[in-house]
Amino acid sequence: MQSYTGPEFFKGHGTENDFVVLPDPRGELELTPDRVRALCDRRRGLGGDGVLRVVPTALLDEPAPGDVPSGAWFMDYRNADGSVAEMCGNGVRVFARYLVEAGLVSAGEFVVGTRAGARTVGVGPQGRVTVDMGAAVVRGHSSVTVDGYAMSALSVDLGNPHLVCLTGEVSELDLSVRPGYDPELFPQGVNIELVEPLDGERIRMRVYERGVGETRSCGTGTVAATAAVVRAAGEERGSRIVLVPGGVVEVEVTPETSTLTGPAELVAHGRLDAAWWSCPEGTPLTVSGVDR
Ligand SMILES: N[C@@H](CCC[C@H](N)C(=O)O)C(=O)O
Repeated sequence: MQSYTGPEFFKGHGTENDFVVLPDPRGELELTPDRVRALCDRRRGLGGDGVLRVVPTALLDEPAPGDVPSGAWFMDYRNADGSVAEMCGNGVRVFARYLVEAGLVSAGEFVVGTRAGARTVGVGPQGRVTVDMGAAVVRGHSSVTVDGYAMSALSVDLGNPHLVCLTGEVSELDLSVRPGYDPELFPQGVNIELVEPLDGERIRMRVYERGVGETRSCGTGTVAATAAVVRAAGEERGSRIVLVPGGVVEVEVTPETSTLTGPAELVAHGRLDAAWWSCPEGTPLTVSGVDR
């Protein structure tokens, strides 16, 4: 008989960028790449674009950035392929929603720790969450190859790396294969956004995420895309509504910082099979207790 007494999990998404949330209040979960891949596997696991481990900064097993208060909750983010990333804009909104729903913080404004530094989040009514994402730093120009087409791209840093291509109709391009990019400039990989300006207020975006593949949304990507579009318009500040396959978010950029606002949903809660969690890699993941 299996015992579903392993780690607790939640499942959530922000504009269909979906995550497994693993509460780890005592800092004792060993999140190996194999476990991350199994959790994110859409057939043998729970399925997700990434994992969000919820751990007190004081119990983190790596040095936290200097601006993260030791009393803050830290978002230990992993991509679906098991790799570690610095920041996740949709993930941090889901993370914040979890903290409020679990009663770990009060709704309103609070700080979350990430590998990109401290991020102030505001959880409002109906699950809308705003995050101060910090400055979108433009690093220069590069190029990518998407679906056989060479395109110029703007390198934008949101704590994690992005290459933004301003282009025409984005829906026709094939993103099932990783776009080509300069590996010398991005030895750790890069997230690639295809962006179609629709009018002065709205842009459409698709994304190929480092460590995942094409996803339905990418919060840091929407900020990078807005920064690129605002810059292309010859402005240094501006806001855009960003249409992604999984929904809509709002972004504002200034020279000093940027904000991302959008939905964050929690859809399930349960416990992993304890035997799976402690057993050798390769054993199929089983779950139970999905109650919502
Ligand atoms: N989906 C995220 C970005 C997640 C990390 C990214 N794949 C990377 O490796 O940098 C977002 O919403 O920002």
